[in-house]
Amino acid sequence: MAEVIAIDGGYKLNGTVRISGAKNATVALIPAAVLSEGPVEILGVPEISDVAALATLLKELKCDVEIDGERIKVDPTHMEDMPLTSDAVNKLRASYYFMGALLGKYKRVKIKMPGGCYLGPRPIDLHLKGFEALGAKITYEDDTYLLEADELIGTSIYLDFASVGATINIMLAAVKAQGKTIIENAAKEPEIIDVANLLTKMGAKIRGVGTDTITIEGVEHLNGTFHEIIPDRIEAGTFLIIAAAAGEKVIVQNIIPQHLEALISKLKEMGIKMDVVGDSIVVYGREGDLKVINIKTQIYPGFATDLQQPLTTLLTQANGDSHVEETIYIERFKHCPQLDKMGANIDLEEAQSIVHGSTPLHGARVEATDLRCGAALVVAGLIAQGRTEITNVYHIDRGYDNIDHKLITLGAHITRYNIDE
Ligand SMILES: CC(=O)N[C@H]1[C@@H](OP(=O)(O)OP(=O)(O)OC[C@H]2O[C@@H](n3ccc(=O)[nH]c3=O)[C@H](O)[C@@H]2O)O[C@H](CO)[C@@H](O)[C@@H]1O
Ligand SMILES: C=C(OP(=O)(O)O)C(=O)O
Repeated sequence: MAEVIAIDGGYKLNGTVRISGAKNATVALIPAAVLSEGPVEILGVPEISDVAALATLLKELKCDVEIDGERIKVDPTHMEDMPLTSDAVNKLRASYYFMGALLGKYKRVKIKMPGGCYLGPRPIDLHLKGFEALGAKITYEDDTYLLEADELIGTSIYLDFASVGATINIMLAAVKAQGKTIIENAAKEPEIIDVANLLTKMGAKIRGVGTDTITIEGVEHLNGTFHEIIPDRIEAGTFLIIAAAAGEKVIVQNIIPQHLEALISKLKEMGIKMDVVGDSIVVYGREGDLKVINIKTQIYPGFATDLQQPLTTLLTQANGDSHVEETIYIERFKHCPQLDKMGANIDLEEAQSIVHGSTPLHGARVEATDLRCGAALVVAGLIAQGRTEITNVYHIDRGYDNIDHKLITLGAHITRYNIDE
């Protein structure tokens, strides 16, 4: 038996949807909390399975964890230096943030390889190089890393690529290192700033986040604090795309519009009408044909790779050939054959797709091969004729807080049930 999300397409969406806290910030904020010597309370936590997996890992570390709706309280006062080798590590990518956090706290960590979406190879060599530069010795055996240091000593670290994960992970270790660490060619994603803000409230000394040079002055003690997570720009972007594809008038609330400038420009270029009103964006349904656009994924503030897949579905409704180039994950195109099963016409080339539009879409049984492929298929199901059944929904549940409920509130026809595989 397997769970599916079933969508009966063709219903126009109207109303208001509220965006949850950012997954990619949350999954780093929770491991960051273990660096503290007192309780850390985080608000705006999305209800996603990545958070549940992190809570399991916190309990394995003997942290006290309370989750109450959108609030999590992590109390590491009585935590212990335990190995993280259970299956929960493989449930998400971000379990690797315990590497930096536990290395910072205990100067030692034993942890399995992380999981997360397969988007082609996802090495962690830059994280490891950073830890080594800080003084850690690393061994790898049976899918498990052991990182150990007598002391962490601040140093200069240049990242060959502005990796989100490596920037955060090195920051997590460096806040407890002796002396000054400088991360050059650091990533600038808003989630990194959010993590630095929490660490700063805990007593860390960090400067330059949001630029490509981050300077961290190590401290001995970090204290408990309180933090509210920024809104999820990828969930917000997904709902803007959904509204553009299937909406009449949809208001997407709790957005930081500056975080979405690249997507907003591209949607406007396609002919979608939108108004930014404070922290909300009102999207008006499409009238007539959508215009063809080209997109190229880039590090922030460029076009986000995580929105490439859902936007591809909208491109199937544009009149002509749209070119989509991936520069972050050159194999991130597994959604394309799934969309083809629904009537799309997409050609794949090295690191790019060419979407031949416009093509009407029809319901089919399709597979969410990864989280944002799942989002692309949800967009497709909402505009397809007939019923779309999406399998492997656990990928979608890793990163979208109550997506069915939010869409039903807007007027979508969605159910979940089990099917025989
Ligand atoms: C939990 C989380 O925040 N996930 C996000 C994070 O993933 P993640 O942190 O894994 O992404 P990175 O920014 O690290 O990866 C970007 C590129 O660098 C490469 N790389 C990365 C690290 C490394 O040590 N060596 C290396 O070669 C990766 O294979 C990839 O090609 O940023 C990605 C890029 O915005 C997003 O798609 C993910 O949603
Ligand atoms: C790739 C993603 O997540 P992760 O890095 O957690 O696998 C994503 O959020 O699109």
